[in-house]
Amino acid sequence: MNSIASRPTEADLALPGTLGAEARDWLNLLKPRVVSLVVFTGAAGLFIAPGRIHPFVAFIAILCIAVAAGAAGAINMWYDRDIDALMRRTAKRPIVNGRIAPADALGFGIVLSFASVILMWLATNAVAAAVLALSIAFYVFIYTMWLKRSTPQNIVIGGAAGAFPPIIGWAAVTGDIGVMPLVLFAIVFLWTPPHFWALSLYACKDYARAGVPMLPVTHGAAHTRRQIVLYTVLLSAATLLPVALRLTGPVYDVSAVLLDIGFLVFSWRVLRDRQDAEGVSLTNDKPARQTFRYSLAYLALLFLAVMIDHLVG
Ligand code: HEM
Ligand SMILES: CC(C)=CCC/C(C)=C/CC/C(C)=C/COP(=O)(O)OP(=O)(O)O
Repeated sequence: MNSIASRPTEADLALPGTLGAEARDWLNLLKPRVVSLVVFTGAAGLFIAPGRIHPFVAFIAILCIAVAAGAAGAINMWYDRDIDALMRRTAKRPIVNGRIAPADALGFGIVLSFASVILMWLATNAVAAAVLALSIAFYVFIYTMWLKRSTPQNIVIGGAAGAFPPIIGWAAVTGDIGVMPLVLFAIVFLWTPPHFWALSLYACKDYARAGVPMLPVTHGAAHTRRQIVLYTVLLSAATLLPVALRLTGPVYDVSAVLLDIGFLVFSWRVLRDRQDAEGVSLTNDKPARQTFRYSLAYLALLFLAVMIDHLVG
């Protein structure tokens, strides 16, 4: 059985007994699980930044990143409601199911977007607010409304949207942008292709049905497997930049090397998966599914290492 169909969707994942169905729909519009990792990378940028920030202001800054990412997700769901209806993974989303009217979702997303940027400006500074606004605009206009439906490079370029939060967190404290947050940007930027292309290998039929030009649809599974390995190598190189630049200590350095080895092993297994002449998996894409899950743990652990390294350094 295809696990895209059997996997619990956002709509299935009730916050048990704490929220009514309607509140849950509005919450799910914000893509809360994606937001949780986005926020973690933003919090890391804030945590390692030089200088002082009042804990309450830090909380507000992190909240603004969460609300902005959620708001961008809501606008993404509004815009993509036609293709979301065609894909099994997204078919239960609240706009597709008619539980939230499209215009309400759009209004919700726009209000939260402006509120998060204005609050970030008032609570911290113009640089953090400007980069926050840029990341919303990048995700909504560049990725969702333009690249996603027009080029298989959508993820490579559009991935920048999700890479800004470490810069935003850092800027919230310092009011400027340093070398370390730029390196963290590069890491998330290069992490996004293997993260997403692993998923796209086993969601390929969904994307083909919806007419979305994701890499396995346009260039085939074999090419996508090679690109996953290529970007994992580039990602590993980027994670070693702070080591070379002596920006980090042993906790980060050792963690990065171990996590990179893990990612390279998973990607290699995707490349070597048993497949037919076109590169389509004969194992129900087991290695690709494992690699997608590993990508989430990888980023969370790498950013945890960044924070612990800063704490003990
Ligand atoms: C353009 C960039 C990105 C694309 C296209 C993308 C795509 C996706 C897709 C389609 C899923 C859904 C998987 C599913 O429901 O089975 C997903 C899951 C996820 N993504 Fe990404 N992603 C991107 C960037 C990011 C970033 C920057 C982060 C965090 C830093 C992130 C964190 C997550 C998490 C935590 C999940 C798991 C959510 C769940 O369990 O439902 N993604 N991603
Ligand atoms: C601070 C800020 C605004 C950050 C933006 C972070 C962010 C939301 C990054 C993109 C993450 C993501 C879920 C992309 C998938 O879009 P998709 O439309 O391809 O996935 P879908 O098919 O699940 O909707």
